[in-house]
Amino acid sequence: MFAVITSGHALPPTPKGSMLPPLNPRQRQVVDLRSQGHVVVLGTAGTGKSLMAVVRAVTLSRDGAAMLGGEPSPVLLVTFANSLVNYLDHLTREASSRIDPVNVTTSTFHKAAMGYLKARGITGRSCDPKTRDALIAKATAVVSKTRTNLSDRPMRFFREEFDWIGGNGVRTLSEYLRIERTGRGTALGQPQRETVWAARDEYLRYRQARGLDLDLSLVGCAVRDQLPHDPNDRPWQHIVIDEGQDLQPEEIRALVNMVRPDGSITFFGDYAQQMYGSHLSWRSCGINLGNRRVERFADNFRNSTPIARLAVAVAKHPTFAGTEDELVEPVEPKREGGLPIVLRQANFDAELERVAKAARARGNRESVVVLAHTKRQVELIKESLPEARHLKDKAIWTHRTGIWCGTYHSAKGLEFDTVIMPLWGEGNVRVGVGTSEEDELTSRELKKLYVGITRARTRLLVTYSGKLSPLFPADESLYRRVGAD
Ligand SMILES: Nc1ncnc2c1ncn2[C@@H]1O[C@H](COP(=O)(O)OP(=O)(O)OP(=O)(O)O)[C@@H](O)[C@H]1O
Repeated sequence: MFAVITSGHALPPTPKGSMLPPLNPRQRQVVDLRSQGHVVVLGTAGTGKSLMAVVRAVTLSRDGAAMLGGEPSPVLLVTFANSLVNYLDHLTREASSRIDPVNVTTSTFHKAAMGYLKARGITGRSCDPKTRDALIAKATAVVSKTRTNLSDRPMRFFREEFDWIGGNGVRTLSEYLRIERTGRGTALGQPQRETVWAARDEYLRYRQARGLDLDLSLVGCAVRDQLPHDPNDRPWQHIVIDEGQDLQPEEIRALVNMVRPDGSITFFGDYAQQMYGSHLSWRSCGINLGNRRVERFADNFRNSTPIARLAVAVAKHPTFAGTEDELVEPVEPKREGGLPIVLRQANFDAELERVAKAARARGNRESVVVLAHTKRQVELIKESLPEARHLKDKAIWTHRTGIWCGTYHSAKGLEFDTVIMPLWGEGNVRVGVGTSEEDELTSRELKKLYVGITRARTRLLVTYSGKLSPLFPADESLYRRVGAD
């Protein structure tokens, strides 16, 4: 048995220009929790989860050196999106340059999992998203000829259902028929589930026929299926997960099984920001806390008071209520700042022109991001703002000023002085009320809105043409409206 070691010493004083402020005592306490046993940390936006994740990863690695005869422990710091990996990597380099050598790898789940599978000799080709959509469309068209109970559903419905099946590690039809399907208002009945399964079988056949062995939603399953046959030591002593709410349960289960028996998982998440597969909880992912409690953080260090207030109003929408058990009530920060501006423009082109002007006005003094709903919109924004860097660019965190653009998904976990959110007219935001699919859509758009708003430190500009999306809080004292509908 290893001795239990707590680190007890902080990083050296913060140098000028550092992106790693000193932790407060409560954050320090969590970072220094004993290295044995799992930890779950839930916190609202801007409460320092990424900061704690980085410091915990380097601390766990460094502490391992004391136990493993000078060798730092291998630690994986893992999250969902590439852009956040770049940011965490930057912070990790800074943190590790200030203390003894550490062995921390930052990665997306997908990359870490594919690396593991490759090391196990599984070198098959993955199916890219475009090919996957085409094969799913073909499979559903074929199945709908004989089974008509879901023939009115778009390809997207099947793709999401397949993702859910893979992401939850459902391996057989009988399991699928029995399982409670979270995240869907009305459960699918048995005949409909049988149709989904038939379409999935068809899709898997097409994929196999193309010589493609894996797709994104099945990587977690593939890793879990491999682990029992792997005679080698598990690759990681500890795994720290940031933005864990966006990993699928099967992916987290795979991570839980990838740490050594005397290692640990530390899970950081915020269910109000869950953009993929809503209503999934860490509780169903094999993270056993034993006697440990869930650590909760509510003090927001990022947003000014008016920005945080608007975000809190968005989070009051009933769509956030279903996961109450997992949500932390935010505490309003006391940080000055102007009211968010909501600006109406005549049309799409006028919006883009205004956005470019606003971004240029601030981009040479501070960090500015323009967020888009889709990749296509990112391209259009880049046309009117060619100097904007894409959030996926690797080197972005060496710059403190400048203009970035990307989708809401790629902005997750990041922060900027000014956030600009164009295209919030009702024509650009998909909302529906009534069917469970429509409710799910509304929920996703609201979470996007919440994530976008909470990326802003001091300034927020929202633009729209036509009518403002009804998802926007009705209380107009929360923002300054320029131009009426
Ligand atoms: N104790 C602290 N003192 C000063 N600043 C802090 C402290 N903790 C965090 N911060 C700063 O607050 C900001 C938000 O931190 P961080 O990105 O880690 O939050 P988060 O909880 O991961 O946010 P989100 O979930 O919204 O991405 C960062 O600029 C971070 O440096």
